[in-house]
Amino acid sequence: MIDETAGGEGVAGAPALREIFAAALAAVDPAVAVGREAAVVRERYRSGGFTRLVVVGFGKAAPAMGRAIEEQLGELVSDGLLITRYGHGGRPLSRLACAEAGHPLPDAAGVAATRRLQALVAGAAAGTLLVTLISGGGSALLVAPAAGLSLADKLQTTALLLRAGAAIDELNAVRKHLSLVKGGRLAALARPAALSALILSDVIGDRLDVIASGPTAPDPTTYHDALAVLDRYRLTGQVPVAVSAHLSAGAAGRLSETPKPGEPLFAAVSNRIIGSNRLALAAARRRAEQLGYRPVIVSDALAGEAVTAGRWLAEQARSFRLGSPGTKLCLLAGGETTVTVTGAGRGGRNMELALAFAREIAGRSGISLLSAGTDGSDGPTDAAGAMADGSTVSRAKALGLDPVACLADNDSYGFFARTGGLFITGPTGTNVMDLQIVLLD
Ligand SMILES: O=C(O)[C@H](O)CO
Repeated sequence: MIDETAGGEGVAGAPALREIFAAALAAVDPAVAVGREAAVVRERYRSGGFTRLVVVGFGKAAPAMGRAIEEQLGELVSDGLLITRYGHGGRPLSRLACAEAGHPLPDAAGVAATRRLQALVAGAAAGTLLVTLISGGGSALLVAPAAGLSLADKLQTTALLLRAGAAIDELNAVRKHLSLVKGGRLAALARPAALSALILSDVIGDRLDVIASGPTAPDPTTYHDALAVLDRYRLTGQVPVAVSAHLSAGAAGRLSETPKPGEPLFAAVSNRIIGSNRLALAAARRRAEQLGYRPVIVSDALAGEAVTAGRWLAEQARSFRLGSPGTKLCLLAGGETTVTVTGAGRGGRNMELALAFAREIAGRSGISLLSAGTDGSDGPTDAAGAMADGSTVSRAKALGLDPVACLADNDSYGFFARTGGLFITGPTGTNVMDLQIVLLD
Protein backbone atom coordinates (compact mmCIF):
# COMPACT_ATOMS: atom_id res chain seq x y z
CA MET A 1 0.00 0.00 0.00
CA ILE A 2 2.87 2.39 0.71
CA ASP A 3 5.90 1.73 -1.42
CA GLU A 4 8.10 4.32 0.15
CA THR A 5 7.93 6.63 3.08
CA ALA A 6 10.05 9.65 3.75
CA GLY A 7 10.98 11.56 6.85
CA GLY A 8 11.93 10.86 10.42
CA GLU A 9 15.59 11.60 9.69
CA GLY A 10 17.58 11.85 12.88
CA VAL A 11 14.96 9.97 14.95
CA ALA A 12 16.61 6.98 16.56
CA GLY A 13 13.80 4.44 16.16
CA ALA A 14 12.73 5.57 12.65
CA PRO A 15 13.34 2.29 10.74
CA ALA A 16 11.40 0.15 13.24
CA LEU A 17 8.65 2.77 13.55
CA ARG A 18 8.24 2.75 9.76
CA GLU A 19 8.10 -1.04 9.62
CA ILE A 20 5.49 -1.33 12.36
CA PHE A 21 3.33 1.36 10.75
CA ALA A 22 3.59 -0.34 7.34
CA ALA A 23 2.50 -3.68 8.84
CA ALA A 24 -0.51 -2.01 10.50
CA LEU A 25 -1.46 -0.38 7.21
CA ALA A 26 -1.12 -3.61 5.26
CA ALA A 27 -3.70 -5.26 7.55
CA VAL A 28 -6.28 -2.61 6.67
CA ASP A 29 -5.45 -2.26 2.99
CA PRO A 30 -8.90 -2.09 1.37
CA ALA A 31 -7.84 -4.60 -1.29
CA VAL A 32 -6.73 -7.09 1.35
CA ALA A 33 -9.77 -6.44 3.55
CA VAL A 34 -12.25 -6.75 0.67
CA GLY A 35 -10.33 -9.77 -0.60
CA ARG A 36 -10.82 -11.48 2.79
CA GLU A 37 -14.60 -11.00 2.49
CA ALA A 38 -15.05 -11.70 -1.20
CA ALA A 39 -15.51 -15.42 -0.63
CA VAL A 40 -18.31 -14.73 1.87
CA VAL A 41 -20.10 -12.46 -0.62
CA ARG A 42 -19.65 -15.00 -3.43
CA GLU A 43 -21.10 -17.73 -1.23
CA ARG A 44 -24.10 -15.58 -0.26
CA TYR A 45 -24.69 -14.79 -3.95
CA ARG A 46 -24.49 -18.47 -4.91
CA SER A 47 -26.47 -20.00 -2.05
CA GLY A 48 -29.09 -17.22 -2.12
CA GLY A 49 -29.86 -17.92 -5.79
CA PHE A 50 -29.23 -14.29 -6.76
CA THR A 51 -29.18 -13.37 -10.44
CA ARG A 52 -27.69 -9.84 -10.34
CA LEU A 53 -24.88 -8.28 -8.36
CA VAL A 54 -24.83 -4.49 -8.20
CA VAL A 55 -22.08 -2.55 -6.40
CA VAL A 56 -22.37 0.88 -4.83
CA GLY A 57 -19.73 2.55 -2.69
CA PHE A 58 -18.93 5.88 -1.07
CA GLY A 59 -16.07 7.18 1.02
CA LYS A 60 -12.38 7.90 0.73
CA ALA A 61 -11.53 4.24 0.19
CA ALA A 62 -14.37 3.51 -2.27
CA PRO A 63 -12.14 3.23 -5.40
CA ALA A 64 -9.67 0.86 -3.72
CA MET A 65 -12.53 -1.25 -2.37
CA GLY A 66 -14.30 -1.23 -5.74
CA ARG A 67 -11.13 -2.25 -7.54
CA ALA A 68 -10.78 -5.23 -5.17
CA ILE A 69 -14.40 -6.25 -5.85
CA GLU A 70 -13.76 -6.09 -9.59
CA GLU A 71 -10.69 -8.28 -9.14
CA GLN A 72 -12.41 -10.84 -6.93
CA LEU A 73 -15.99 -10.89 -8.19
CA GLY A 74 -15.76 -9.02 -11.49
CA GLU A 75 -17.52 -11.65 -13.60
CA LEU A 76 -20.63 -11.38 -11.36
CA VAL A 77 -20.90 -7.57 -11.35
CA SER A 78 -23.73 -6.22 -13.55
CA ASP A 79 -23.56 -2.54 -12.65
CA GLY A 80 -22.15 -0.15 -10.07
CA LEU A 81 -21.24 3.35 -8.98
CA LEU A 82 -18.70 4.66 -6.48
CA ILE A 83 -18.47 8.16 -5.01
CA THR A 84 -15.17 9.43 -3.64
CA ARG A 85 -13.34 12.62 -2.83
CA TYR A 86 -11.89 14.88 -5.52
CA GLY A 87 -8.52 13.57 -6.64
CA HIS A 88 -9.04 10.12 -5.06
CA GLY A 89 -10.62 8.33 -8.04
CA GLY A 90 -7.35 6.93 -9.36
CA ARG A 91 -7.18 4.92 -12.56
CA PRO A 92 -10.49 4.05 -14.23
CA LEU A 93 -12.30 0.91 -13.14
CA SER A 94 -13.52 -1.58 -15.69
CA ARG A 95 -17.08 -2.35 -14.54
CA LEU A 96 -17.87 0.33 -11.98
CA ALA A 97 -18.36 4.04 -12.61
CA CYS A 98 -16.67 6.43 -10.22
CA ALA A 99 -17.76 10.00 -9.43
CA GLU A 100 -15.75 12.52 -7.44
CA ALA A 101 -17.31 15.04 -5.08
CA GLY A 102 -16.71 17.46 -2.21
CA HIS A 103 -15.30 16.41 1.16
CA PRO A 104 -15.35 17.28 4.09
CA LEU A 105 -18.12 19.64 3.02
CA PRO A 106 -20.62 18.16 0.55
CA ASP A 107 -21.23 19.86 -2.79
CA ALA A 108 -23.53 19.79 -5.82
CA ALA A 109 -21.42 17.08 -7.47
CA GLY A 110 -22.06 14.89 -4.41
CA VAL A 111 -25.81 15.51 -4.65
CA ALA A 112 -25.81 14.65 -8.37
CA ALA A 113 -23.75 11.48 -7.87
CA THR A 114 -25.95 10.42 -4.95
CA ARG A 115 -29.05 10.82 -7.18
CA ARG A 116 -27.49 8.37 -9.66
CA LEU A 117 -26.65 6.01 -6.81
CA GLN A 118 -30.18 6.25 -5.37
CA ALA A 119 -31.63 5.37 -8.79
CA LEU A 120 -29.37 2.33 -9.01
CA VAL A 121 -30.36 1.17 -5.52
CA ALA A 122 -34.07 1.87 -5.94
CA GLY A 123 -34.02 -0.01 -9.25
CA ALA A 124 -32.55 -3.16 -7.71
CA ALA A 125 -35.20 -5.85 -7.98
CA ALA A 126 -35.69 -9.04 -5.94
CA GLY A 127 -32.92 -11.46 -6.89
CA THR A 128 -30.31 -8.68 -6.75
CA LEU A 129 -27.49 -8.64 -4.23
CA LEU A 130 -26.44 -5.06 -3.62
CA VAL A 131 -22.83 -4.96 -2.42
CA THR A 132 -22.31 -1.67 -0.59
CA LEU A 133 -18.77 -0.46 0.08
CA ILE A 134 -18.62 2.01 2.96
CA SER A 135 -15.65 3.98 4.26
CA GLY A 136 -14.85 7.17 6.12
CA GLY A 137 -15.93 10.39 4.51
CA GLY A 138 -19.14 8.70 3.34
CA SER A 139 -21.35 11.18 5.20
CA ALA A 140 -20.15 14.09 3.07
CA LEU A 141 -19.99 12.13 -0.19
CA LEU A 142 -23.39 10.41 -0.01
CA VAL A 143 -25.63 13.41 0.27
CA ALA A 144 -29.38 13.60 -0.36
CA PRO A 145 -31.16 16.33 1.62
CA ALA A 146 -34.58 15.33 2.98
CA ALA A 147 -37.66 16.92 1.38
CA GLY A 148 -37.84 20.64 2.13
CA LEU A 149 -34.09 20.94 2.81
CA SER A 150 -31.36 22.23 0.51
CA LEU A 151 -27.70 21.38 0.21
CA ALA A 152 -26.97 24.83 1.65
CA ASP A 153 -29.04 23.98 4.75
CA LYS A 154 -27.03 20.83 5.30
CA LEU A 155 -23.73 22.55 4.62
CA GLN A 156 -24.43 25.31 7.12
CA THR A 157 -25.57 22.86 9.79
CA THR A 158 -22.54 20.60 9.31
CA ALA A 159 -20.14 23.55 9.38
CA LEU A 160 -21.70 24.92 12.59
CA LEU A 161 -21.48 21.52 14.32
CA LEU A 162 -17.89 20.96 13.19
CA ARG A 163 -16.83 24.40 14.39
CA ALA A 164 -18.57 23.85 17.74
CA GLY A 165 -16.51 20.69 18.24
CA ALA A 166 -19.40 18.16 18.10
CA ALA A 167 -18.25 14.53 18.31
CA ILE A 168 -18.78 12.38 15.21
CA ASP A 169 -21.68 10.43 16.77
CA GLU A 170 -23.40 13.72 17.61
CA LEU A 171 -22.75 15.23 14.19
CA ASN A 172 -24.02 12.10 12.49
CA ALA A 173 -27.15 11.88 14.70
CA VAL A 174 -28.11 15.22 13.15
CA ARG A 175 -27.02 14.29 9.62
CA LYS A 176 -29.07 11.07 9.77
CA HIS A 177 -32.20 13.07 10.46
CA LEU A 178 -31.72 15.50 7.56
CA SER A 179 -31.18 12.88 4.90
CA LEU A 180 -32.96 10.56 2.47
CA VAL A 181 -30.16 7.97 2.55
CA LYS A 182 -28.37 8.04 5.92
CA GLY A 183 -29.44 6.26 9.12
CA GLY A 184 -30.54 3.01 7.44
CA ARG A 185 -32.59 4.74 4.74
CA LEU A 186 -30.36 3.42 1.93
CA ALA A 187 -31.12 -0.12 3.12
CA ALA A 188 -34.83 0.72 3.06
CA LEU A 189 -34.47 2.05 -0.50
CA ALA A 190 -32.79 -1.19 -1.58
CA ARG A 191 -35.80 -3.36 -0.79
CA PRO A 192 -36.67 -5.93 -2.16
CA ALA A 193 -32.98 -6.46 -3.04
CA ALA A 194 -30.70 -8.02 -0.43
CA LEU A 195 -27.70 -6.06 0.77
CA SER A 196 -24.15 -6.95 1.81
CA ALA A 197 -22.27 -3.96 3.24
CA LEU A 198 -18.49 -4.16 3.60
CA ILE A 199 -17.37 -1.45 5.97
CA LEU A 200 -14.00 0.13 6.71
CA SER A 201 -14.43 1.81 10.10
CA ASP A 202 -12.98 5.23 10.84
CA VAL A 203 -14.75 5.80 14.15
CA ILE A 204 -13.79 4.89 17.70
CA GLY A 205 -15.85 1.91 18.86
CA ASP A 206 -16.80 0.93 15.25
CA ARG A 207 -20.49 1.87 15.68
CA LEU A 208 -22.29 0.83 12.48
CA ASP A 209 -24.80 3.63 12.76
CA VAL A 210 -22.02 6.23 13.04
CA ILE A 211 -19.60 5.16 10.29
CA ALA A 212 -20.55 7.30 7.26
CA SER A 213 -23.83 7.96 9.14
CA GLY A 214 -24.85 4.30 8.88
CA PRO A 215 -26.81 4.25 5.58
CA THR A 216 -27.30 0.47 5.79
CA ALA A 217 -27.54 0.11 9.57
CA PRO A 218 -30.45 0.41 12.01
CA ASP A 219 -30.42 3.83 13.66
CA PRO A 220 -30.81 3.93 17.44
CA THR A 221 -30.94 7.77 17.41
CA THR A 222 -34.05 9.91 16.98
CA TYR A 223 -35.19 13.38 15.90
CA HIS A 224 -35.23 14.21 19.63
CA ASP A 225 -31.53 13.22 19.87
CA ALA A 226 -30.70 15.43 16.88
CA LEU A 227 -32.48 18.40 18.51
CA ALA A 228 -30.65 17.67 21.78
CA VAL A 229 -27.29 17.86 19.96
CA LEU A 230 -28.15 21.30 18.54
CA ASP A 231 -29.26 22.39 21.99
CA ARG A 232 -26.06 21.08 23.64
CA TYR A 233 -23.92 23.24 21.34
CA ARG A 234 -26.33 26.21 21.57
CA LEU A 235 -26.99 26.04 17.84
CA THR A 236 -30.79 25.77 17.91
CA GLY A 237 -31.23 29.39 16.88
CA GLN A 238 -28.28 29.40 14.48
CA VAL A 239 -29.05 26.52 12.13
CA PRO A 240 -31.22 27.38 9.08
CA VAL A 241 -34.95 27.71 9.90
CA ALA A 242 -35.71 24.84 7.49
CA VAL A 243 -33.44 22.54 9.54
CA SER A 244 -34.96 23.31 12.93
CA ALA A 245 -38.47 23.11 11.43
CA HIS A 246 -37.65 19.71 9.89
CA LEU A 247 -36.22 18.26 13.12
CA SER A 248 -39.10 19.65 15.19
CA ALA A 249 -41.65 18.17 12.78
CA GLY A 250 -39.86 14.82 13.10
CA ALA A 251 -39.79 15.01 16.89
CA ALA A 252 -43.52 15.79 16.88
CA GLY A 253 -44.12 12.57 14.90
CA ARG A 254 -45.05 14.32 11.65
CA LEU A 255 -42.14 12.76 9.71
CA SER A 256 -41.12 9.12 9.50
CA GLU A 257 -38.23 8.11 11.78
CA THR A 258 -35.09 6.44 10.47
CA PRO A 259 -35.37 2.60 10.44
CA LYS A 260 -34.78 1.25 13.94
CA PRO A 261 -33.02 -1.87 15.32
CA GLY A 262 -35.19 -4.96 14.97
CA GLU A 263 -37.11 -3.72 11.91
CA PRO A 264 -37.78 -6.59 9.46
CA LEU A 265 -36.02 -4.85 6.56
CA PHE A 266 -32.65 -5.56 8.19
CA ALA A 267 -33.25 -9.33 7.89
CA ALA A 268 -31.94 -9.07 4.30
CA VAL A 269 -29.01 -6.82 5.25
CA SER A 270 -25.56 -7.97 6.32
CA ASN A 271 -23.22 -5.29 7.70
CA ARG A 272 -19.63 -6.44 8.15
CA ILE A 273 -16.68 -4.40 9.45
CA ILE A 274 -13.76 -5.50 7.31
CA GLY A 275 -11.12 -3.08 8.55
CA SER A 276 -10.70 -0.99 11.67
CA ASN A 277 -8.17 0.74 13.87
CA ARG A 278 -8.23 -2.28 16.19
CA LEU A 279 -7.23 -4.58 13.33
CA ALA A 280 -4.38 -2.20 12.47
CA LEU A 281 -3.27 -2.16 16.11
CA ALA A 282 -3.29 -5.96 16.24
CA ALA A 283 -1.04 -6.12 13.16
CA ALA A 284 1.27 -3.47 14.64
CA ARG A 285 1.50 -5.54 17.80
CA ARG A 286 2.53 -8.64 15.82
CA ARG A 287 5.19 -6.77 13.84
CA ALA A 288 6.61 -5.14 16.99
CA GLU A 289 6.91 -8.57 18.58
CA GLN A 290 8.75 -9.90 15.51
CA LEU A 291 11.17 -6.98 15.84
CA GLY A 292 11.95 -7.97 19.42
CA TYR A 293 9.74 -5.53 21.31
CA ARG A 294 7.23 -6.38 24.03
CA PRO A 295 4.09 -4.72 22.66
CA VAL A 296 1.46 -3.06 24.86
CA ILE A 297 -1.71 -1.48 23.47
CA VAL A 298 -2.17 1.46 25.85
CA SER A 299 -5.34 2.77 24.16
CA ASP A 300 -7.60 1.89 21.25
CA ALA A 301 -9.72 4.98 21.79
CA LEU A 302 -7.29 7.88 21.96
CA ALA A 303 -9.34 11.07 21.61
CA GLY A 304 -9.48 14.63 22.92
CA GLU A 305 -6.98 17.46 22.36
CA ALA A 306 -3.87 16.28 20.51
CA VAL A 307 -1.55 18.12 22.90
CA THR A 308 -3.12 16.44 25.94
CA ALA A 309 -2.88 13.05 24.22
CA GLY A 310 0.80 13.68 23.41
CA ARG A 311 1.56 14.54 27.04
CA TRP A 312 -0.36 11.49 28.23
CA LEU A 313 1.58 9.20 25.89
CA ALA A 314 4.87 10.67 27.13
CA GLU A 315 3.74 9.98 30.69
CA GLN A 316 2.96 6.37 29.70
CA ALA A 317 6.41 6.06 28.13
CA ARG A 318 8.10 7.34 31.29
CA SER A 319 6.17 5.08 33.62
CA PHE A 320 6.61 1.95 31.45
CA ARG A 321 10.33 2.75 31.28
CA LEU A 322 10.50 2.98 35.06
CA GLY A 323 8.42 -0.19 35.53
CA SER A 324 10.43 -2.34 33.09
CA PRO A 325 13.98 -1.04 32.88
CA GLY A 326 16.08 -2.76 30.23
CA THR A 327 13.11 -4.26 28.32
CA LYS A 328 12.49 -3.25 24.71
CA LEU A 329 8.87 -2.09 24.72
CA CYS A 330 6.49 -0.90 22.03
CA LEU A 331 3.52 1.11 23.27
CA LEU A 332 0.68 1.32 20.77
CA ALA A 333 -2.34 3.59 20.63
CA GLY A 334 -5.09 4.26 18.11
CA GLY A 335 -7.96 6.69 17.72
CA GLU A 336 -8.41 10.25 16.55
CA THR A 337 -7.58 13.40 18.46
CA THR A 338 -8.60 16.99 17.70
CA VAL A 339 -6.86 20.35 17.60
CA THR A 340 -8.51 23.56 18.75
CA VAL A 341 -6.87 25.99 16.36
CA THR A 342 -5.90 29.33 17.87
CA GLY A 343 -2.69 30.06 15.92
CA ALA A 344 -1.93 30.86 12.30
CA GLY A 345 0.55 28.05 11.57
CA ARG A 346 0.14 24.85 9.55
CA GLY A 347 -0.22 21.44 11.08
CA GLY A 348 -2.38 18.45 11.87
CA ARG A 349 -3.45 16.53 14.95
CA ASN A 350 -0.68 13.91 14.63
CA MET A 351 2.12 16.43 14.20
CA GLU A 352 0.75 18.48 17.07
CA LEU A 353 0.62 15.34 19.28
CA ALA A 354 4.21 14.49 18.31
CA LEU A 355 5.40 18.02 19.13
CA ALA A 356 3.76 17.91 22.57
CA PHE A 357 5.33 14.47 23.12
CA ALA A 358 8.77 15.74 22.05
CA ARG A 359 8.64 18.54 24.61
CA GLU A 360 7.85 16.07 27.42
CA ILE A 361 10.67 13.65 26.61
CA ALA A 362 13.30 16.25 25.67
CA GLY A 363 16.80 15.10 26.56
CA ARG A 364 15.84 11.45 27.26
CA SER A 365 17.46 8.75 25.19
CA GLY A 366 15.81 5.50 24.04
CA ILE A 367 12.29 6.88 23.48
CA SER A 368 10.88 7.55 20.02
CA LEU A 369 7.39 8.10 18.64
CA LEU A 370 5.54 7.98 15.35
CA SER A 371 2.06 9.48 15.22
CA ALA A 372 0.33 9.35 11.84
CA GLY A 373 -2.98 9.18 10.03
CA THR A 374 -3.59 5.86 8.31
CA ASP A 375 -4.97 7.73 5.28
CA GLY A 376 -1.59 9.37 4.78
CA SER A 377 -2.76 12.89 5.49
CA ASP A 378 -2.58 14.99 8.62
CA GLY A 379 -4.47 18.27 8.46
CA PRO A 380 -4.13 20.35 5.29
CA THR A 381 -0.55 19.18 4.65
CA ASP A 382 1.33 16.61 2.56
CA ALA A 383 2.52 14.75 5.68
CA ALA A 384 0.86 11.76 7.34
CA GLY A 385 2.25 12.76 10.73
CA ALA A 386 5.61 13.06 12.45
CA MET A 387 8.33 11.25 14.35
CA ALA A 388 10.03 12.55 17.47
CA ASP A 389 12.57 11.47 20.05
CA GLY A 390 14.57 12.88 22.95
CA SER A 391 16.83 14.88 20.60
CA THR A 392 14.00 16.58 18.66
CA VAL A 393 13.78 19.64 20.92
CA SER A 394 17.54 20.21 21.06
CA ARG A 395 17.73 19.93 17.25
CA ALA A 396 14.98 22.53 17.01
CA LYS A 397 16.72 24.86 19.44
CA ALA A 398 19.97 24.58 17.51
CA LEU A 399 18.01 25.86 14.49
CA GLY A 400 16.61 28.74 16.51
CA LEU A 401 13.13 27.20 16.67
CA ASP A 402 11.08 27.54 19.85
CA PRO A 403 8.87 24.43 20.34
CA VAL A 404 6.55 26.29 22.73
CA ALA A 405 5.98 29.10 20.25
CA CYS A 406 5.42 26.61 17.38
CA LEU A 407 2.83 24.76 19.46
CA ALA A 408 1.09 28.00 20.45
CA ASP A 409 0.94 28.96 16.76
CA ASN A 410 -0.30 25.47 15.75
CA ASP A 411 2.74 25.32 13.49
CA SER A 412 3.67 21.69 14.00
CA TYR A 413 4.26 21.21 10.24
CA GLY A 414 6.74 24.10 10.17
CA PHE A 415 8.46 22.68 13.26
CA PHE A 416 8.92 19.17 11.87
CA ALA A 417 9.70 20.35 8.34
CA ARG A 418 12.78 22.05 9.79
CA THR A 419 13.77 19.44 12.37
CA GLY A 420 13.38 16.53 9.91
CA GLY A 421 10.58 14.67 11.70
CA LEU A 422 7.87 14.84 9.02
CA PHE A 423 6.50 11.43 8.03
CA ILE A 424 5.30 11.34 4.43
CA THR A 425 3.54 8.39 2.84
CA GLY A 426 1.26 9.96 0.22
CA PRO A 427 -2.40 8.80 0.04
CA THR A 428 -2.60 5.22 1.33
CA GLY A 429 -6.07 4.35 -0.02
CA THR A 430 -7.33 3.36 3.43
CA ASN A 431 -8.63 5.23 6.48
CA VAL A 432 -8.93 3.72 9.95
CA MET A 433 -8.05 6.87 11.95
CA ASP A 434 -4.61 7.41 13.49
CA LEU A 435 -1.89 5.28 15.06
CA GLN A 436 0.73 6.14 17.65
CA ILE A 437 3.76 3.92 18.06
CA VAL A 438 6.22 4.55 20.91
CA LEU A 439 9.46 2.56 21.09
CA LEU A 440 11.38 2.21 24.35
CA ASP A 441 14.80 0.81 23.42
O1 LIG B 1 -18.21 10.01 7.01
C1 LIG B 1 -18.25 10.10 8.22
O2 LIG B 1 -19.31 10.28 8.85
C2 LIG B 1 -17.01 9.98 9.03
O3 LIG B 1 -15.88 9.77 8.24
C3 LIG B 1 -17.18 8.86 10.02
O4 LIG B 1 -17.34 7.65 9.37
